[in-house]
Amino acid sequence: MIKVGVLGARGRVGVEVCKAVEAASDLELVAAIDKDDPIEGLEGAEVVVDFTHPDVVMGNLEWAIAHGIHPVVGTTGFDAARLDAVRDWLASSPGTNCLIAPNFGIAAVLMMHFAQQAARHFDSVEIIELHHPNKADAPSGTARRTAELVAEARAKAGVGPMPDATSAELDGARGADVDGVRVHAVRLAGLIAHQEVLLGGGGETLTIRHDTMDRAAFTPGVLLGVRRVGELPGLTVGLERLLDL
Ligand SMILES: NC(=O)C1=CN([C@@H]2O[C@H](COP(=O)(O)OP(=O)(O)OC[C@H]3O[C@@H](n4cnc5c(N)ncnc54)[C@H](OP(=O)(O)O)[C@@H]3O)[C@@H](O)[C@H]2O)C=CC1
Ligand SMILES: O=C(O)C1=N[C@H](C(=O)O)C[C@H](O)C1
Repeated sequence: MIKVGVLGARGRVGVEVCKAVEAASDLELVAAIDKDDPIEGLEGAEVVVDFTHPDVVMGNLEWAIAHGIHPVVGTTGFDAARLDAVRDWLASSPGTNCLIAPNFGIAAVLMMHFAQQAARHFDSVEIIELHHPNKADAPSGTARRTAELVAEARAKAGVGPMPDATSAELDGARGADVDGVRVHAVRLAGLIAHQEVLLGGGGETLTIRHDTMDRAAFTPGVLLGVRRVGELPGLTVGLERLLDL
């Protein structure tokens, strides 16, 4: 049995994670912690799952890693500086590992992977992410990561900059620039989490679309991370490593 703690246990995703852990015969839910509960309640956990908020996740990770608990992190808002800080904490706590994935949905990970594969074959790539209006960060962690993977694939293949003649622009009209890839964020009541990667060139376009219909979709990926994080040395970013992609 792996002893699991959940941070953000009463949140939209945390509730689903707690249910999934309780239903798994090889996992034991030893702590379900939310805002204002003492983090010390995690003592005794081997793995902690974090679905909280970009403003608090770094404090949670510093505490968990210092206490030798492997974090599996869904909370978004990670940039290179934050990842470096996590690497430093892990270096001071040998034997403790951490998995951070911007999206634990298997179909979402495949969407990112397909976008990365397709990116070098087209002149242009843009990303539109669409989420519920309670989301704190924009663009989404998934969109940022997709843009990074697309940019990396194009740079590796020696593909030049994308065509764009825009010379007069209302602020924000062309979206955010993530490593040269334009990312547009929509916040709309009624949505959960959705993304389109638009690729175009040579008289044709390809659209890769992913839709999350239910937050339970994140739990198989989270449980996979919980079961495997102990054997992944140091920091792992993205679930793709665990899916043999
Ligand atoms: N990687 C992935 O696959 C996915 C990632 N996410 C990300 O996960 C995060 C959470 O999303 P979501 O569940 O929708 O958000 P919610 O706001 O529904 O849930 C977050 C929960 O964490 C609580 N919380 C706040 N601070 C702390 C703290 N210090 N310790 C413990 N709990 C705390 C919140 O309490 P309160 O409401 O009182 O502040 C809330 O109950 C976001 O960053 C989101 O982008 C979401 C879906 C999938
Ligand atoms: O906040 C959300 O809801 C989600 N956040 C993650 C992100 O920022 O990519 C994953 C998914 O899109 C849902």
